[in-house]
Amino acid sequence: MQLTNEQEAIIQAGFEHCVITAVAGSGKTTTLAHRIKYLLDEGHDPQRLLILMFNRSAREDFTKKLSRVIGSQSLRLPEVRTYHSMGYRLYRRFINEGYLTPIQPDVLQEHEIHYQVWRLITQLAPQSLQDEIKRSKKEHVETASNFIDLVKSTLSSPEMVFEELEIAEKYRYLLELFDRFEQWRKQERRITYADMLYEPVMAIHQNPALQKLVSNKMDIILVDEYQDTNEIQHLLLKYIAGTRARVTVVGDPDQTIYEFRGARPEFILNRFAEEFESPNELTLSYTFRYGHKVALLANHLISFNKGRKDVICHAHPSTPDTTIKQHISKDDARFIADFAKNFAEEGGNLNDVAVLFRVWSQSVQIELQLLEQQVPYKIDRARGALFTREVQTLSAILELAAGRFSTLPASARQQRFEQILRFPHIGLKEFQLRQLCQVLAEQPTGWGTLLEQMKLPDLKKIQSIKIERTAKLFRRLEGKQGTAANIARFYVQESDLYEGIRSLAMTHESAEERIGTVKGVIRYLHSLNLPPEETLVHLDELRARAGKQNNEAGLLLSTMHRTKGLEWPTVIIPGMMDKFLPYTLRTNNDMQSLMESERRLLYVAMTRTIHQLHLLVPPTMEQGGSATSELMPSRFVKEMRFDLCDELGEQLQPTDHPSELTLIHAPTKIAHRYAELKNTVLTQLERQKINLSDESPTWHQDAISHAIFGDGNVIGEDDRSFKVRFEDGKEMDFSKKSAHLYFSKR
Ligand SMILES: Nc1ncnc2c1ncn2[C@@H]1O[C@H](COP(=O)(O)OP(=O)(O)OP(=O)(O)O)[C@@H](O)[C@H]1O
Repeated sequence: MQLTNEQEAIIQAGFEHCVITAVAGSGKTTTLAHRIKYLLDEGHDPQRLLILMFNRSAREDFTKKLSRVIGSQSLRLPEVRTYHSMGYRLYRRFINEGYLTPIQPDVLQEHEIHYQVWRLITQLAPQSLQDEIKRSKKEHVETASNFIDLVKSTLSSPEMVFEELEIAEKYRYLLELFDRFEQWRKQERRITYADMLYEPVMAIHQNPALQKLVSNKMDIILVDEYQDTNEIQHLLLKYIAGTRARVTVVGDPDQTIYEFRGARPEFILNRFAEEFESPNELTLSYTFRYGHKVALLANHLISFNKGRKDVICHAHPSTPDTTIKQHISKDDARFIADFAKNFAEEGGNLNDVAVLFRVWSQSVQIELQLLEQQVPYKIDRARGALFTREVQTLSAILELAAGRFSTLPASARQQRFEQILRFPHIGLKEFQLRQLCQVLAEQPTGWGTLLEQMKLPDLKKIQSIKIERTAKLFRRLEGKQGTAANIARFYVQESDLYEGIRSLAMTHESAEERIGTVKGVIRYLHSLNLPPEETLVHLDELRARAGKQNNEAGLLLSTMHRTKGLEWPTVIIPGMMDKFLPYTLRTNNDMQSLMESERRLLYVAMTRTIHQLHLLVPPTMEQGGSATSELMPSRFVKEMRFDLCDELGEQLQPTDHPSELTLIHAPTKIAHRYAELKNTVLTQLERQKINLSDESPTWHQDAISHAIFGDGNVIGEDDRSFKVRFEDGKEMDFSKKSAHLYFSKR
């Protein structure tokens, strides 16, 4: 392998602090391994060299790579560690030296933590939430455990983390839960994975003697994946390095996507340089993974982010000619199923294909369609669409309408009633709800009337209203005619299902995931266009197929968040609409940072591609698409300048002497800079005015001008309106409908 000049520069860099921005697929571990070999050859003591990798599997891979690069030379290898393994070692040492109290040797396993957290939730959560909590135990336990970890990894107060995670106010008991969990843990002398770092770093922080003990023992520290560093890791790095070690950090700020674990791009962008004096700044800008077209798309997109290092990522001559395709798609699920079938028929291996979406609810329709068309796929088991509460309850509604309830044994009928009365929740206590369902289940028909006539003692007004509404609904649902989709829609509307989901959800995001799942199922039912009985038979068949799938082969369905460090020959990104990208439903008022974090996610997803990238974009209004703003093409589609990237990527040829290229599409600044790196000057065939945002709605612009109020910036939006902050600091809301009459782009 011929190392590039950039790689050589890093390998042979001087003995100083160094921050390396390495784009996706730029061979950073190869470079780091060569750097270490160089340092050892130079005579550095391997015992004073520390390498920190992100997690255990990265550490194992790197150790192997390092041995390969060092080859048969009889050099002693330095230690490769993860932050956590290093923290744990310090922990044990501090115990031995009497600075920390002894702990049990076994770290708390996930199931032990979950059990304890669950116990505390049931003790601390208000009665009114208990039933909902029991229904979605997994979500509540995971959010609470994540909350505990985040307090430790960000070194923030529980109150701040609670705000940051945007957990609904009614779940404020989590603050007490944190304290109680810590009390229990200390009493039992146990630690969690997060404590392996948290406890020793806190001890160092509070004890100058310990600072002396751990600092200044290393000459050189190399840290990988630094873009995903959080506060506690950064603090440990500072203490270990002290004033002696020269520290090199490597990462790509454009790929910071673990913000939910406390990672922030600011660490690699600013904090490192602020706290480790005058680091040498180097880059690895060549990618060895994908060709010009993906590189150009990715550069265009990410250049709209302000909080980043201005690096152009460009394809190495050895990369494949990656193709990019933008498909106008009204039905992504069908597109993906058809694509997969063709792909397999033409001899492609479906294991080479990944479908990367923004949120899980997007997978529902896709998965159902793949099952229908018998395309094998892999998905996180816990996310399988057919086994969700949403699909199971909608199936129960269809059973009720199809007349199946009468033929069911009473116990099964009771179970169905319980499902329905919890979705949305009828607001009764658990034992009352069960009793009610038992009485209903004893009767083979006429449940609406029965429910209406039932006299339940001590009901609150709101409970009576809900029961009355449900009784009416049951009466209308029994034997209801129409397609399954219409019946499901009717149920959603009449039961006020979405409001019911929102009122109990732990976070805004989890409510929207649920609602998205319901909508995805209804859309699928709509595409079937069958009456309830036939629909149920069909769903049973799909369920049987899903049960038989081994989930080990086939195309992968995954969220973008889970793709860190991975790559696939073919990547498909569905749902390129404003509803999902950016996924802005949070009440977050820092629109700018939200947009940047969403761009980074899409950037990461795109740059997983080796050979083919497919973007599924809904039609614009002119192409017969929806006029609803969230169903319009994602604003990021415009930013990527697809046609230009495709044309330029196609025509760029490797050249040793300066050459010129004339394009149909107007070159952007990014295109000029990219071409320049390839020794090429761009000109245009016809002068076309570059106007990035001609057709984008006003609220997609950052800087706008109002006919009366003057210049301002868009700082937020919801379905119908958007918020503008004017230069005098005033903030005002405007209707999206009439925006075009008053606003222009600046
Ligand atoms: N100079 C080079 N010439 C050709 N191929 C290279 C060169 N440097 C690295 N590569 C190749 O690029 C690919 C990615 O390299 P490597 O495994 O070191 O990257 P990584 O650090 O794991 O990935 P990333 O840069 O995405 O984080 C590997 O297949 C590697 O062989």
